[in-house]
Amino acid sequence: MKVIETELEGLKIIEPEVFGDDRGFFLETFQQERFNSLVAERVFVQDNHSFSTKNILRGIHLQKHLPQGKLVRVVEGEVFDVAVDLRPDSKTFGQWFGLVLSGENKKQMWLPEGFGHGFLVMSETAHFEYKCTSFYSPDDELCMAWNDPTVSIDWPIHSCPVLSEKDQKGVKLIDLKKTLLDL
Ligand SMILES: Cc1cn([C@H]2C[C@H](O)[C@@H](COP(=O)(O)OP(=O)(O)O[C@H]3O[C@H](C)C(=O)[C@H](O)[C@H]3O)O2)c(=O)[nH]c1=O
Repeated sequence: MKVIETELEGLKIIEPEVFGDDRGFFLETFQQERFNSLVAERVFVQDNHSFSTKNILRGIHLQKHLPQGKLVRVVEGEVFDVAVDLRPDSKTFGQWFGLVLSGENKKQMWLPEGFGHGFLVMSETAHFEYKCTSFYSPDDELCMAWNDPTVSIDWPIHSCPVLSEKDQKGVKLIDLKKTLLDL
């Protein structure tokens, strides 16, 4: 397993070892001891799986009081996955990092607690799976606007994405910061 640091402290890219043979391939998608020693000391309590079609954009989401660390991957298809540093005291607050995750490249991303997360589906369909370090808490969830000009995420998009009602009402970074700081 290869672990690559990013310019956002704590956010890491993971390239698992893939064992190919004439039947196909095998890889360990998660191994607690290796994760603890090479990525971060965490215990995961919930696994999620979402299925989406092309041009669907989910996010940018985070939970405020029960922040979720996330280990994300694409089982089938291709997405542009985005992490936004929403840790109020971080020197890179408001900065984003994006990466193509696909069933093909088998890459994973580790987002520590305090990051906003979202993705845009680039393939016809995508099966997205991720592990979370705390439970889903809908009343605690915040949604940042996917297209906030002060964050200016460079989505590989050529038309308006398909958004949930919730995501259509995503808030601007400046307002999200006030909420995060209880201002
Ligand atoms: C997230 C979640 C959702 N749900 C239910 C609630 C709704 O009835 C339905 C769809 O929920 P939502 O529209 O919030 O799903 P996404 O838009 O994919 O939300 C996710 O999008 C971005 C990419 C994330 O990183 C978050 O984990 C998560 O917010 O699943 C649950 O029962 N448990 C859960 O953990």
